[in-house]
Amino acid sequence: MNVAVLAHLDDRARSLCREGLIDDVVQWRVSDAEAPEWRDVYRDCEIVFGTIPASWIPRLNALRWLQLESTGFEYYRDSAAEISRRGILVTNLRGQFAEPAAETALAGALSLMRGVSVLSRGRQERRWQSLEVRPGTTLLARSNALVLGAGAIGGHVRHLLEAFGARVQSFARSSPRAELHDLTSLDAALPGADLVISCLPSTPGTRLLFDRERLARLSRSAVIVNIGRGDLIDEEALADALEAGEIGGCVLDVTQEEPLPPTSRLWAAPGAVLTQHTGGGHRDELADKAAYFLANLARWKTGEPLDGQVDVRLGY
Ligand SMILES: NC(=O)c1ccc[n+]([C@@H]2O[C@H](COP(=O)([O-])OP(=O)(O)OC[C@H]3O[C@@H](n4cnc5c(N)ncnc54)[C@H](O)[C@@H]3O)[C@@H](O)[C@H]2O)c1
Ligand SMILES: O=C(O)[C@H](O)CO
Repeated sequence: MNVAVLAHLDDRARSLCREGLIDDVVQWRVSDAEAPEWRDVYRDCEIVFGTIPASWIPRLNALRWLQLESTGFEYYRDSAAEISRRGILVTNLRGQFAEPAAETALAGALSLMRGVSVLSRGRQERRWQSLEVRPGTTLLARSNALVLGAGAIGGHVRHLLEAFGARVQSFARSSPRAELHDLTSLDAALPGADLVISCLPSTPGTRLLFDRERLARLSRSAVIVNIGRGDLIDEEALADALEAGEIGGCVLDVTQEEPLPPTSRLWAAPGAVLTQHTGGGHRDELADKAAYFLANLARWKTGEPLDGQVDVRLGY
């Protein structure tokens, strides 16, 4: 077997791979992965662990399985036809980010709903704001929450929200775990939502789902959180709504362009919390990624189905 490990790893993750791959022929290149000469080295690899540039796929003639080091398949959208035609199996790290991403979503929502984001800014001025800052949103325990996506992250977000006492409805295309399955029922639910948390992938079906019209359905105190992908929301319309006080606030872990350009109005918009795509991060992240790949590799060797299989046709 010829395996290339191109993922970004730390020492612990690298030594996990070294132990786990002892019987396999392994090519190790992490930091030099972008160097053109390596593309020739990897030509014979059947298995690649890493989010390689899509432009490499035509040159990786022997590739049979690509294990991504993230969940996003959108970078490969233009290669989907080739991936299908060549029968390349693509797996992502589905499930790996459920807990950290859900905790970030709730941390952001709570910091807005409990006034923490405003109060922590006051520290710089050493100003006691107890009487000025009274959160304008409801308690999480009394809120109506909408979770968009009922997969690994959406499922865990729902679990946490319910533990806080929120009344939750989920929106997902076909999941039996969701109550809302189409845009008509989503639109009907939006005006009554205190909190909307999106955990949707980037696909042609989710792009700009929150356009100006849909944002306008939210109540003046509603908080919208995006932990999925940044192309879900029309950012100009969102900045307009925040500046006009038409919604209560937003928590964006992801944005259309990353890093968010310094010129974006969202940096200064009232009620915006920007967690800057840190949602999936935690101390053991890279070791967990390596362990996910190694568990899948063990399944590959015994012919068992792999975890995190991407439906190339659906794009996630
Ligand atoms: N912020 C971060 O750090 C971070 C970390 C991991 C993943 N993500 C993003 O979150 C996304 C979701 O991750 P996951 O592991 O929960 O994925 P998943 O595949 O387990 O779940 C995706 C869910 O979205 C639903 N869905 C997809 N398209 C839809 C549509 N058009 N309409 C309605 N529902 C639709 C599916 O039915 C499913 O319930 C990833 O694709 C990735 O883009 C972000
Ligand atoms: O897609 C993912 O896995 C996360 O956004 C981290 O990059």
